[in-house]
Parts: sequence; structure tokens; C-alpha cells
Amino acid sequence: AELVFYYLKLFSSLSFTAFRFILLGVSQDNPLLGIRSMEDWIQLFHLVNFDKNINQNYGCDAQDFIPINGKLSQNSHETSDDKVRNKCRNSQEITDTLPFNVCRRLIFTNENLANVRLLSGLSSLALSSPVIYVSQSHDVEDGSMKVSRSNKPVQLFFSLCDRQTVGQQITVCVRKRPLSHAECKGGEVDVVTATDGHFTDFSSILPLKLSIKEVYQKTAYPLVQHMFRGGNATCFAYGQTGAGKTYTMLGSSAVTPGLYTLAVQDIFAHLTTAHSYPPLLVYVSFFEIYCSQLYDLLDHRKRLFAREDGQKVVHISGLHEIRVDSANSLLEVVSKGTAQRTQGVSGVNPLSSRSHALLQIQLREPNQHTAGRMWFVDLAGSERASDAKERDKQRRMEGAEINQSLLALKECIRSLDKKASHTPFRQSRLTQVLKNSFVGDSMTCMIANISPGHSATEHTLNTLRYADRVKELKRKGDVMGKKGRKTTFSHEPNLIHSSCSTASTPVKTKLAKQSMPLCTNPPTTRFHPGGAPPHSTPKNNRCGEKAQAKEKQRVGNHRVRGWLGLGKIKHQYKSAVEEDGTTIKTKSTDKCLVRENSIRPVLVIRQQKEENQHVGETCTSCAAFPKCEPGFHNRDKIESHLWTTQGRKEEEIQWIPPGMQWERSPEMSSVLKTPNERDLQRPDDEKKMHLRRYHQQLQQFVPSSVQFLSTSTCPSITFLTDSPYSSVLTQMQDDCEKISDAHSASVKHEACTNPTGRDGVDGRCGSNQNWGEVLERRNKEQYIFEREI
Ligand SMILES: Nc1ncnc2c1ncn2[C@@H]1O[C@H](COP(=O)(O)OP(=O)(O)OP(=O)(O)O)[C@@H](O)[C@H]1O
Repeated sequence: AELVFYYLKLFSSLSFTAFRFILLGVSQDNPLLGIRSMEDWIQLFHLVNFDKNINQNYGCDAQDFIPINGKLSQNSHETSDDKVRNKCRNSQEITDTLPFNVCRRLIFTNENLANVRLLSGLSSLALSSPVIYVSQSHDVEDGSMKVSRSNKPVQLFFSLCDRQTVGQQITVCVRKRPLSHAECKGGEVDVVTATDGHFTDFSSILPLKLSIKEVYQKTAYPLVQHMFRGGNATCFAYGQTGAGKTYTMLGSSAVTPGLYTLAVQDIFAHLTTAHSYPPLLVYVSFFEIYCSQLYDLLDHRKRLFAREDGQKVVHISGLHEIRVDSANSLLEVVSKGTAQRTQGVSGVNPLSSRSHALLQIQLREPNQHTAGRMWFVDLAGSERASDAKERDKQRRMEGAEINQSLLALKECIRSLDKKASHTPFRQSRLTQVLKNSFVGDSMTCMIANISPGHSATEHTLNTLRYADRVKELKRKGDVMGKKGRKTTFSHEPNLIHSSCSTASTPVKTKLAKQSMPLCTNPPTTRFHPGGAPPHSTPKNNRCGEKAQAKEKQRVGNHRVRGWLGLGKIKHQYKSAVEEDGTTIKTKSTDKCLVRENSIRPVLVIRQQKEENQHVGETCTSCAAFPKCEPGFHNRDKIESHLWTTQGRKEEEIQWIPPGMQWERSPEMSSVLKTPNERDLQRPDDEKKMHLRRYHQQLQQFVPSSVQFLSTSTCPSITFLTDSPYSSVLTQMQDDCEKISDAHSASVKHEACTNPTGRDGVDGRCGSNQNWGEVLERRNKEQYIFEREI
């Protein structure tokens, strides 16, 4: 006590709350408190001083700091409250659902102090974190805080007072990229405006003007905090190819770094200021999933294998982990890994990532016990088979594979959403590896990247639907916390604990099986340091250099798909945001007619209005776009159009199964009879416009059989209600839902055939009898309209 008073004299400005706080501490048995040396007292004093700073800087009332004497009644006198506390003891779920007011409280109990050494460095840690929250486990009832007894070491929680993510397991942010100069030149119009309204609401819609640092604050920063609390955090970028996923993750230059860089810098800043005891080590691993196969990006693309053992633990065997001791060394490692990543050409992105890249950053104690884990997942861009420029088998299989794994991800989200008894994490490698991101104590942030152009409208809607689904999952937040088994971190480096009930090898889809030999073709890489492309071909690849050269040639072509920028009709779009039936017209000289000033938490996707276009004018939305973006700026509109038309023809030819005959459905016949054959050959503008719009809607339903398989959620008709084809669309929507159900049934059916599958055990197998029929009919109808257009 004398010692404490001595210090209090030295720092006479200490608040009364803190003073009382110290006294409470002194009144306890010191050895039991864990205070063994002067250093411990100093640490404690710093902590108390920090308490004062919080008061001053964050406006928390002194009463918000409630020092609690941790002596709880013994079990013999167990009250009902104690029962609840005992039940909740050590429960991670409770700590994950702390309400906002909790972060204003500093709890310091007997039990917490039992391992006071963990508090080493707390004061310096405090400098980077506005609030420190120390407790073992909690029970929040009626806004009051109760502390339960536990022998486990103290956990340290620190959080920003205004952090909205406390208690949120999944955050969904939407990021829109600006139009490229080439897109502007090609008549592309920004049709996505965030504005007031009630279209949809996400955790965050990131305006164009938001700096990457602000994007980081809203997305990855809370995850880094979660990792330091010992949790499992995942940040993944989802979106159409060319929507800006890699740009968000990787950045483009030192001036505009990506989330990787900012997170890594933050992690090391925390470590430097925290001086945590025991000291934490940082390990990094980086691998990609390409055509269902795992390649180590830090070990010459060595093949890796994800295996699940009898205890439902997924092992990534052979994964190379590198210990790094500074932000720079970590970034260097990541940069080398990125250079190894598979790259190809997609319909809209000449430098498209064709694989899912998974960067894992782990905090470990010296005994190799994992003390926090963070994943950055840069997903491969989704692309419709019908949109793909390159029609070779390899590219189609690549695209199909990507779609298949994204479908699997969606299916998992769906099943978590529905609180289904079985979540099909084993449907793809991606979900198998990532399952911990959706269960247990994990915290996930999904960045839904969207392209602003009108030709990407359907993709944008799909991405938003996908994001919406994930957002719904967040709302039913208990799913995340309770669905899965509590996540426990493995002591071994490469283990991912699973919540799946079965322990068999991953289900290999037919597609994945087919793709295996195909995918030995050569991926190219995003960066070519020193001018020479690094080795990026999976080992044992026989088609190495030749195909790589071919790929390079392709990349060099810089052709960009622009299938809606068609023909002689030049489109002019007015910035018309339709809200509550009113149309807001913006007079603008910008070719792109962007209204960035109205960014609010809601997105509106505008309809197109035809008018003459002023080619060559500058575009405000393109200002943020780097000037020399490869592939976008050199696009020649006419060339692109010619190519597109050609590509389309090719596509149609491939669509016709030779000799295939079919009968039109009654609805389709009536619609198809309407336009005169000759008119269709030389369609007038209006008809063409109708057809094009209709085609856009149609694409949402059945873009191709491959994409179709990945359509687990049926789109709803959001515009063109005045379309002469609306009856057909309605019919298609009904059919789509049937197919979707049939598809789920067929998935279940597949699970039934697996004797270890839960569905089989539960006897929930459905019938998939209509599946083939409906699919076939849809394909025929799709083809008819493709041909008409
Ligand atoms: N916010 C942004 N600001 C400026 N340019 C951007 C932005 N986002 C993306 N871009 C540019 O758009 C192009 C495509 O971006 P990126 O390669 O990141 O797309 P992607 O979604 O990763 O595509 P894929 O899935 O095909 O790999 C790049 O040239 C990139 O520089």
C-alpha cells in the first residue's frame, strides 16, 4: 500500500477512480494477484494511468470503469446468476458478442491478475488502442457486467469505443471501382450510384473517393484487432473479374497501397508498441487454389494437399511457412508469392487472376502455440462462360472451376443462413480451407467489388445478391457463433480445425475431376520481375513454356470485351436515379455522367437512357484510374467491337448442339412469333434495345449451363417490367426457382450416395427427378434468345 501511495504522490493527477482501483488491488493477496516484482507494480500503475487517459480522451465517465473484486461465491452457495456464469465459463461466444458499452469498462479481477505477466506492455499497447478491456469471461445481463471465475490465463481485449464491429461476425462492404479511361472511351457509363433509399444496405459502401486507408479502417483493421485478441479473422474480396479485387488487396503503387500492406504495417506497429509477453512471432504462408489444386506460392509452386484427419482437422500438408520479423520482410515475401500467382486473360481483364490466393498471417508464441490468425483471400473473378473471350478448353474449364468453387462458397453461406444441419464445406477446396472463417470465433469481412459500367450490370447485381446473402448471415449473427464447433487453434502450424461431421476426403465434383489434366496448362503471373516471367507453372507441367508464351501473347493483346458497346447505335446515358418513381436528371457534360457526390449507404443501379453520345470528352469517374493501365487504355473501340461480334458468333456456334431439335415452350413460341423474321435481321433501334435489355435479364437466369449450375439463387425481375417479354421472364423465374430447388435436391441426393454424408444419415435426401428436364428446357430457351439477338 505504501508503494502505491508513493507512486500516487508522484503522479498526483491520477483520478479518484484509479486510486480506488489500486486500493482494491492492494487489498488482495499480492502473490495471488500475480504481482511479484516492482516491475509488475509499475505495469499496474501504468494501466491505471491509462484509465485516466481514457477518461480524458474518449469521454468515458469515471463510473464506466468498474473495478470488480473478483471473489465470487463458491459453488456450494451457487445462485442462479452463478449457474449462468458457470455455464458461460470460458465461452468464446460471449466474448464475441460483447455489446458496445462493454468496451467502456475496464474490468480487473482477482482471476485476471493471476497472470499479471500477460499485462506486460499493456501501457504502451494502450497508446495504440483507445480502450483496454481485461477479463476472462463475461456474462452480460441487462447491461450489467458479471465476471466469472476461471483458471485460464487472462485474455486481453482492446477495442475502439466507436468500433461498430464489436459483436459482428461478418461485415460486408461494397467497393466500386472507377470507370477506366478505355471504358469511358468505349461509351461505358457508370450506372452504379450510392444514394439514399432502400435498395439494400450493407455494413459499408465504400465511396470512390475513400482513400485506401479509410477502406482499410472499415474492412481489415477490425480483423487485425480480432487477430490480436487471439481470434481467427478473414478478409476476402469477391466480385466479377476486373472489378478490383486484386487492386484492393495488393494496391497499385506505394502511393496507393493495398490492404495487405496496411494490415502488415499495422500488425508490426502493434507488436512493437505492445511488447507482449511472451513475445509473439509472426509467420506467413501464401498459397493459391487453382483448378481445385493447392500450390505453395512461397515454395516454387509446390503442390500442397488439404487433408482432413479423423478428428475433423484439415491439414495443409507441406505448406511452407516463413517467419518474418518486420513489415518489410513480410511484404517482400508476399510480393514474391504474388509474382508466382496464376494469371490469365478474362473477358474484361487482360491481367486476370485465375486462382484464389490465400495469404495467412499467424501470430505465434515461442512454443508455437497459435495466438491469432488472419487470412486474406483474393478470390478469382467470377465470369460467365458466355462472356469469356478465350474459348479454348483450358480457359473454359478454368472459368467453370472458379464458378464452381464460388458456388460452393455460396452454398456454405446459404446453408449457414438456413441453419442447416450440414454445411457442405467439403464441396470445394476453397470452402474446405476456409470453413473456419464462417464458424466459431471467427470474424470475417467480405469486400464485394463491383464494376461501375452498364455492361457489367448483371454481374454487379449478382455480386450484390451474393453480398446480400452474406449480409443476411451477419444479421442472424448467432449462426456464426453457434453453428460451428468452437474454433480452437492448433498447436501445429498447418492445421485448421473443422466443424464437419464427416472425415472423408473432399467431394470431387465431376468438373474438378475433368479439370485436373486440363489445368496443367500454364498459368502466367501477375508480375514479371526483371522482365522475365518467374516460374509459375505447376511442377511436372509438360506444357510449360510453349503455352506460357502463348499466354504472354494473349496478355499482350490487351483486348477488352465490350459486348454492349455495339454497332452504330451510340448510347448516351443520363444520370437518372429512379427513386420512388421519380427520375432525377443530371445535366452533365461528362461522357460518363457520374454522380459521386450522392454516395450514401444504398446502391442504385440505373437504367440506361439512349441519347447521342459525346465521344472523347473526359470522364470524372475515370480520374482515379491510373493513366497507363494496361489493357484498358489502348483499347480501340472498333477493333473491340469487331472482335466482340466475332466472339459472339463463335459463342453461338458453340451453343448449337449439332443436329439438336427441340420444341419451343408455348410461352416462348408466342414471344418468338412477335418479331418479324426480316425485322430481326435488320432490327430497328427500339427492337434491338428491347432485345438487348431482355438478353441482359435473361443472362441472369441462364447464361450458360456452367453458370447455370452455379445459380443457386434465382434473380428477381428488377427492371423491364414493361418488357414485352415479361411473361416469359416470370415463367423463367418460376422455372429457375424450380431448378434451384431441384439443384439443392440433387446436391442432397449426392450426399445421400455418400454413406458418411449427414443428409443420408438424417434421411433428408430429396428427389432430383426434374432437374435434367428443366435444365434442358432452359438451355434451349437460352439458345433461342441468344440467336435472336
Ligand atoms: N479502385 C480502383 N481505382 C483505380 N483503378 C482500379 C481500382 N480498382 C481496380 N482498378 C483497376 O481495374 C483493373 C482490374 O482490377 P483488378 O485486376 O484488381 O481486378 P480483379 O477483380 O482482381 O480481376 P480478376 O478477378 O480478373 O483478377 C486494374 O487495371 C486496376 O488497376
